[in-house]
Amino acid sequence: MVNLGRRRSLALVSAQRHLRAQQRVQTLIARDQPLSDTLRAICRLVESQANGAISSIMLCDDEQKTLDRIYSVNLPERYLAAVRGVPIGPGMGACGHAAYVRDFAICVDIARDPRWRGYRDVAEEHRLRACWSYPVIASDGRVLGTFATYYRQPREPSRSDRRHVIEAAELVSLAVERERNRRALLENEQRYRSLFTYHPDAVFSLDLEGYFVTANAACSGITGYTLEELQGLHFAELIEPAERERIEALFRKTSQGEAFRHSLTIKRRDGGSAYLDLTHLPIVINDKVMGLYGIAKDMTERHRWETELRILQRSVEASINGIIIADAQVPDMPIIYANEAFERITGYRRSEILGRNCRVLQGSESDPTAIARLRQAITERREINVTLCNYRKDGTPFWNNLYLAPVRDGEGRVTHFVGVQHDISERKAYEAKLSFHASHDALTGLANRSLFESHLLREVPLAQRHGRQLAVLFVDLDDFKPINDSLGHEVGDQVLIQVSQRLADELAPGDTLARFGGDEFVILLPKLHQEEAAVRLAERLLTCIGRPYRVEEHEFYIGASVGIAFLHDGLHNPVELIQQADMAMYRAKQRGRNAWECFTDELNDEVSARMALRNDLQEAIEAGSFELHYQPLLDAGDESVLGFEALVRWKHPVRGYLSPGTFIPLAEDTGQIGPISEWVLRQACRDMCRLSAEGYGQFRVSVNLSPLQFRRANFLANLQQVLRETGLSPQALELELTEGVLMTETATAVATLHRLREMGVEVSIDDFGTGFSSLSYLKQLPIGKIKIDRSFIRDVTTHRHDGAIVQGIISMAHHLGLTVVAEGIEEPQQRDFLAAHGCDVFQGFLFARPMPLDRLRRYLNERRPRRIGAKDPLASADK
Ligand SMILES: Nc1nc2c(ncn2[C@@H]2O[C@@H]3COP(=O)(O)O[C@H]4[C@@H](O)[C@H](n5cnc6c(=O)[nH]c(N)nc65)O[C@@H]4COP(=O)(O)O[C@H]3[C@H]2O)c(=O)[nH]1
Repeated sequence: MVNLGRRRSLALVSAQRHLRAQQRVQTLIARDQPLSDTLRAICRLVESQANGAISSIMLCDDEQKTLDRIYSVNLPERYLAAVRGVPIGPGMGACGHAAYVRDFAICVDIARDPRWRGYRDVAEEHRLRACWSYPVIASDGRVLGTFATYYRQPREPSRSDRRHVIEAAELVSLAVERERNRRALLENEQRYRSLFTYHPDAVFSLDLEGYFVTANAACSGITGYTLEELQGLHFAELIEPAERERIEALFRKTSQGEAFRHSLTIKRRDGGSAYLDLTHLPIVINDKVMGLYGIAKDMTERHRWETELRILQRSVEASINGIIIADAQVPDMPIIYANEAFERITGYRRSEILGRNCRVLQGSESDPTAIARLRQAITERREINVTLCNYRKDGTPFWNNLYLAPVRDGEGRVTHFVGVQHDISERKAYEAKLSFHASHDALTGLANRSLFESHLLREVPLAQRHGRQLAVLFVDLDDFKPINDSLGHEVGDQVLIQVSQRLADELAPGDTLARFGGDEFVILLPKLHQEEAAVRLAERLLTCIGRPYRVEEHEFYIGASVGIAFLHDGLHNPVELIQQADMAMYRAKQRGRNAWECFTDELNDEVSARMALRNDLQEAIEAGSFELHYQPLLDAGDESVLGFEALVRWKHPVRGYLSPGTFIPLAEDTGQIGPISEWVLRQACRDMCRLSAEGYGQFRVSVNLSPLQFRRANFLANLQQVLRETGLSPQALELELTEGVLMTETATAVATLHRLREMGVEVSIDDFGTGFSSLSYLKQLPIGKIKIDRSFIRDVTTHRHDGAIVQGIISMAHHLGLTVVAEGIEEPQQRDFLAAHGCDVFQGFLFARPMPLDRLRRYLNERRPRRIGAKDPLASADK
């Protein structure tokens, strides 16, 4: 009884110890203590249950091939080292076998058990005689390892022994699985943390109210807030006010379990902004949204780049220049892009041009040099600016100022070429127009002087080389100016156009017709067989110009003078031919107009002399080396002095005194008459004032007026100024005009005559009788006096006709109330005849020759001068 009671109390103690050991093991497992401690505690637990038991736990490698770890409290280290790594397989000791068969392997006597064949010695060495091993199976059925109990004597397990081993194996399974789960959890967390930490994008979480809970370093980089500052910050504080409402709505939706992806702009801590691509996703735990995850990609750069790209793309699209992009990496460089302007300029639709080479725009007129330059630049992969004639789809050409530039990739390889086309057709047309205007006459469209000269410079050497004849014809219209002045410039222009057409009709292809301005036309005949052909042409030209002209309601006739110059030896410069033709034309004009004349050496000499005289005259004008002589005009009744005619004299430094007949016509041709006339007028007025001041009395002075001077716009103003300056009374001035001036004069001229009359200035007609004016015509003009030309007076007594003419003129003039002056009276008979027929005023060598002022003073002193206001036939004859 006592033994039984003792045994029972011993059993109770053992059970309590076992229970404590079991609790200790469970505590170790629950508290996630190191696995090795837990496994050793299990070994101890089993060893405490059976006397003499030595426990060990082996665990499989990851591939479940071996049992590569072993834990034990009481097995010697050397034994553990010997069996560590035992393969899982049949006959691999108790543990290798049990793990293999997934069942108890009970080796009652190791010495005799065939499964221990490979390990028997080591077992014997450590006096291990029995071993019961049971596989440790995980909840998913995988073998995790084995639990084994050794004994130092051969021994068969009892049922409770078996249960203890199985229970221990289950505890091992629990501990290992728990350890594995813990490790897996830890690993998972690390994985997640890595994703979170190392994610280059901003990753963060918000609570359901919108406050930051976690944020990674990228978050800090993007927002500019430190991680500490982000913690507890409300997301709305980062959002631009304009975006806030939209983002809060999305936040609310995400809080309800939806995920979103969208773009937004946030405010950075430094005041800048960042453009983000943001993904919101709910944090769902146990089917409940606990917060939000956010992953934000900083797209600021990309957004800016995309914006820039979009603007660029739009600019390219909207450019008024055609823009094309060709792929440089594909043979034949096909076009891969063309903008709208390209379509507009070329007429090709994009679909028609894409995939084709730009060559399609070239055509027959495309300059091969420009194309070669273009190709060269493409081969050398460099930019180029070239102007080409390109062709539209419809075949019409256009001028393309093309700028082609290579596009390189990151490695510097040319991947594309960008071509910018500028349609400069309009500019080209304008340039062509400009160059046409630079070389053509705007009114008639004929060549101008510069083009004519360039043709001449080209043709003369050719003609010389081939021994061909060549001629230049200078055509000048006769009396074009009066038409222009009287009918207006528009009519004049029409006449010039008609003349140019008539001339052009007479010419052969290859001839050049030019207008040199005004009414001058010049013709180049570069391939002349005979000189006569040029002469015949000149005659034809005179005929065709002479045909009537009809402009608006006007109809009239014009003549022309033609000068011809032929290519000849000794020509220094081809342009001399123009001057020579001009000289010949001048000669034709002098010889009565509506005629042609050929240039000769004599003419050349004459012209040279004229040129020399002209130069001398210019020097005289500049030096003021003219003199004024005065020839008295006498009353036909008592031969008293009425006034003087002022006659200019020029003392040539070499040739001495020159007659005005020599230099006045030249001065009229060259325009030099202007300054001469002005000097004469001023000097005559001054001299008359001086004579008056000196007490000689007041005389009327007649001044010859050149047609050029009379036509000048400021003629009257000048005259008034001279009278004002010199103080001469207008009544003391008479202006002599030739008949011709009045015959061709216009309404303006008549108005000028009236103005002169109003001013009190007398006007007389010089050289009357040489022109074709009739007295009745002159009567309509405000003219008070006529001077019968010297040629009639000369023969008045010897030629019956002249006598009759003079008689008729005097009689008719008197009927019309005009005063008659006779000039050139050299003989008393002439004087008597004129006096007998009632001539009013005498002038001539018979009475006095023209004389300088000093001599005039002496002349007057010798006579009794007659004052104006006394008996004055000039005054009384005024109308
Ligand atoms: N044989 C001959 N001749 C006589 C006789 N009496 C006068 N003469 C000349 O006849 C010319 C008269 O002048 P004119 O018919 O107006 O013809 C003038 C006039 O048309 C022009 N002239 C002269 N001075 C001026 C001037 O200051 N201005 C302009 N525009 N023309 C002028 O030159 C022409 C010639 O002038 P001059 O040589 O001075 O010649 C003068 C005068 O010397 C005579 O009895 N016998």
